[in-house]
Amino acid sequence: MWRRFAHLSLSISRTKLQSLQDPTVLKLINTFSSDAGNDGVASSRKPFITFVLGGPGSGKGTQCEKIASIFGFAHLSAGELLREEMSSPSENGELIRNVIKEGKIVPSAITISLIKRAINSATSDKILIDGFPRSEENRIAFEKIIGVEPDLVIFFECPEEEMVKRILGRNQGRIDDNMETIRKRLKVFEDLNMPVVEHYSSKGKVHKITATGTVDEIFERVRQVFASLRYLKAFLSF
Ligand SMILES: Nc1ncnc2c1ncn2[C@@H]1O[C@H](COP(=O)(O)OP(=O)(O)OP(=O)(O)O)[C@@H](O)[C@H]1O
Ligand SMILES: Nc1ccn([C@H]2C[C@H](O)[C@@H](COP(=O)(O)O)O2)c(=O)n1
Ligand SMILES: [Mg+2]
Repeated sequence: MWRRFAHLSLSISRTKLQSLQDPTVLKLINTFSSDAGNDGVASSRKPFITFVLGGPGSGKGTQCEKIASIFGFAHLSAGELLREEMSSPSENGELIRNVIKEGKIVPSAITISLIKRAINSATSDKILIDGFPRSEENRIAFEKIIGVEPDLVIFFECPEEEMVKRILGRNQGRIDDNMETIRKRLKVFEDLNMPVVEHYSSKGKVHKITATGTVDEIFERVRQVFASLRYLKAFLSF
């Protein structure tokens, strides 16, 4: 693999070379190119995991859909998985409904079991996990149960008044899209979500995206992060 990497280095521009020194990019190379050529066992591959974080209404779901369609990621939304579970005849349905209505965080064991199932049935090795982890408890439990850390964390930074405006205009019938629950979700975001962003920032994994402007303007910022990964993908054929 490293012989291929050296060859690649010779043929690319200075800017692209700089991106190769990014630990995330190096991890991507290791993740997707090391095993396949050795024993050809696809099951030994590990997925490339991206956590997508940001306040309520910051546009995580909207941007994830675009990332998934353009860069071939599987999009798993923790909130969506919980809403599906809540609406199915599940033993946890009532608990999930109450927690979401209160703007709080569902116990990690429930959310992680849904995420694990979704990862196992995903058709792509590149996974976006939208809206997770929402607390240090979520994060620590995920790393313990799933046994991996994310390769990349995208954080959408958006002013509160813009997030509130977007949620109130969403009109999807969500039980948490009302002012009383929004206030609680914003507090949970500051108190519980932000420590997770800070944790991964200290590990150099966070790409902060300014989440104001049109959907397309924001996606252009996002695209630049993923484009450097795709550039490598084309060369390394994973
Ligand atoms: N850049 C934007 N400008 C205006 N409206 C937007 C923008 N991005 C998303 N929206 C709209 O704002 C609402 C919230 O967006 P979205 O559902 O993607 O946010 P989210 O971060 O996933 O929120 P939540 O955490 O509540 O699930 C949606 O109605 C979406 O269509
Ligand atoms: N890790 C998570 C993700 C979501 N939830 C609950 C609480 C959220 O307010 C709600 C909606 O999530 P969203 O669609 O906004 O991502 O789902 C949780 O408890 N834990
Ligand atoms: Mg969402």
